[in-house]
Amino acid sequence: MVAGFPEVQGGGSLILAWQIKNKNVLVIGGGEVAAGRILNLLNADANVTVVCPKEGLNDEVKYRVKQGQIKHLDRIFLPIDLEPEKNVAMVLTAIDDPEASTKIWKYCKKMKIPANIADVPPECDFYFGSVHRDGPLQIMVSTNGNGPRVAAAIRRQIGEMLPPGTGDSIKKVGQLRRKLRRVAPGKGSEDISRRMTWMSQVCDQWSTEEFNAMSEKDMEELVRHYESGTVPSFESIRPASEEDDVTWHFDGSFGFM
Ligand SMILES: C[C@@]1(CC(=O)O)C2=NC(=C\c3[nH]c(c(CCC(=O)O)c3CC(=O)O)Cc3[nH]c(c(CC(=O)O)c3CCC(=O)O)/C=C3\N/C(=C\2)[C@@H](CCC(=O)O)[C@]3(C)CC(=O)O)/[C@H]1CCC(=O)O
Ligand SMILES: NC(=O)c1ccc[n+]([C@@H]2O[C@H](COP(=O)([O-])OP(=O)(O)OC[C@H]3O[C@@H](n4cnc5c(N)ncnc54)[C@H](O)[C@@H]3O)[C@@H](O)[C@H]2O)c1
Repeated sequence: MVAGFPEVQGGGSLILAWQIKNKNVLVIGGGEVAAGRILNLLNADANVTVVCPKEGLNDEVKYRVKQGQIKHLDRIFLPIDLEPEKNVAMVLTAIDDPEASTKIWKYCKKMKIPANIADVPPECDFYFGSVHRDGPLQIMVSTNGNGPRVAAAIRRQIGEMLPPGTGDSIKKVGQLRRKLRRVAPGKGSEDISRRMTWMSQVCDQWSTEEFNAMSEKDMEELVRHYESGTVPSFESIRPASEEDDVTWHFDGSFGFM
């Protein structure tokens, strides 16, 4: 810290979560690298078209074409693929032809389309990273071009450190936030600030395990405390939940007697 402010550390990338859902992405080449890119894109709900002669498609890409997960153009890349009416939001190339790669890159720049040219870092508007995925949680590791394989190893280490059920607990937090906005729908800056303060306290106080164990009823009970501005502990709202009612009154026998 200098003068109390964070120090600038240039030379990094701007890491964002790109909302590519329902947007058109052109993947050029259909080998192993393309297969990895395509999976990343499908995980983000993009509309994917792969352009590659069919004999160049690897088994995974062939499978995705057959399943209708992606469209396929059975030929090499042509400039018409990037005409404005195609509405291409992003281009990824993964081809074994450096000359063609550079031509494609130049064309993408002319058409102002962001592109990643596998193998050629200077011809990339963005790099891929190694991603840990658990439901709504995504953690991307980038070494900024220094060591992609090291990025993958670090991603695995991080994934192993996280408590089991982390992704599910985040889903619960999402549900809780939506419920809170239904109970307290105010759009004024004071409403927003109050909602954020309360939600931050809940996130700080409750553990992954507690969020995971939270039922629909528990959530309703929890948001009831919003008005008072207090954050109850998990134990204090649990007795009101349906699940506990069931366990308390269950005598261990099954049947209709
Ligand atoms: C993370 C990951 C994501 C993904 O691709 O989805 C990714 N590369 C992965 C694997 C990998 N790539 C390579 C190897 C062989 C071993 C090695 O060379 O290290 C392995 C390891 C393997 O295959 O096991 C070869 C390679 N990669 C690049 C070059 C060009 C160069 O460096 O000049 C060369 C050839 C160099 C040469 O000619 O020798 C360049 C890039 N690769 C990047 C990303 C970007 C920087 C990310 C970062 O720095 O963090 C960047 C800059 C651009 C980009 O591609 O976006 C994915 C792991 C995913 C996972 O498993 O989780
Ligand atoms: N993550 C990374 O950055 C990374 C990792 C490993 C390899 N690479 C590099 O990425 C490139 C692709 O690797 P791969 O293993 O998938 O190769 P690959 O040989 O399996 O696939 C290349 C594909 O490109 C197709 N192709 C060639 N020219 C084309 C054109 N003009 N239009 C459309 N399709 C065309 C071929 O038919 C083939 O399907 C290679 O240059 C490789 O060195 C990058």
